[in-house]
Amino acid sequence: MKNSIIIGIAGGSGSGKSTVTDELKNLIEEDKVTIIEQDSYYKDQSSLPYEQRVKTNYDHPFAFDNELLIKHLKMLKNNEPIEKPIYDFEKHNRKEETKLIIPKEVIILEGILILTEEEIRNLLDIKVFVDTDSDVRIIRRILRDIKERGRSLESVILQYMSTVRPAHLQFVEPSKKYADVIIPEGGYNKVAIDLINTKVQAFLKEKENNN
Ligand SMILES: Nc1ncnc2c1ncn2[C@@H]1O[C@H](COP(=O)(O)OP(=O)(O)O)[C@@H](O)[C@H]1O
Ligand SMILES: O=c1ccn([C@@H]2O[C@H](COP(=O)(O)O)[C@@H](O)[C@H]2O)c(=O)[nH]1
Repeated sequence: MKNSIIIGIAGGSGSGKSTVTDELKNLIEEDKVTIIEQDSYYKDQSSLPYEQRVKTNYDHPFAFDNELLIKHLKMLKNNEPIEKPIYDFEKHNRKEETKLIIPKEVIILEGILILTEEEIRNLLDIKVFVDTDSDVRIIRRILRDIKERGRSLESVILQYMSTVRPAHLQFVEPSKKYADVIIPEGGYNKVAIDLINTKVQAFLKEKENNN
């Protein structure tokens, strides 16, 4: 029997991925669940000045160090701890320090582009897509990025029009076809979150019975 299961939660920026992840995490025993954000695996850009880093297209698959993400997921599956990178959205760069992540039975991987890459998809036991209309997503993003990510209204809108929206249409939206479960409006869809949790609890029970 597997050491762990990995649940992938994809969806556009502002769709409610982190909210779904937190709601699901709260239903699982604390010592059995860990969260990996694809955002933590944005490429290290220390060699570039801030003025260049601001211009990076953070919504294109090239922006992510998926090689490291895949390596870490495989290590966690193998019961090995990892040093997860920490990302600083205000500085647009990886921090120097990392966070020790101990392998747990349930791993929730969340991120905009986790379903676009076949190698990541193949590591996922449950694939979820949080499906929220673009007008709702941009409003949520404006509020969040100004409050939590040190942005101005103008910068959020410019970034949305130049890179976020085109990459969403090109990469994120088409990846929905790979999902096992599509959650409309994300966030607080209790029925959908309970359904996923039922599958998680069945795995944990089976694992306990096998020990
Ligand atoms: N169903 C919802 N109703 C209202 N606000 C929500 C809902 N889901 C998420 N939000 C808010 O929208 C913002 C973006 O949600 P978040 O879960 O961080 O999205 P994502 O991780 O997909 O970017 C957050 O401030 C969050 O509190
Ligand atoms: O330096 C950065 C890195 C990423 N972004 C934006 O973040 C979102 C992904 O995060 P969500 O929590 O899913 O919204 C992505 O759309 C990038 O545009 C950034 O602005 N700066």
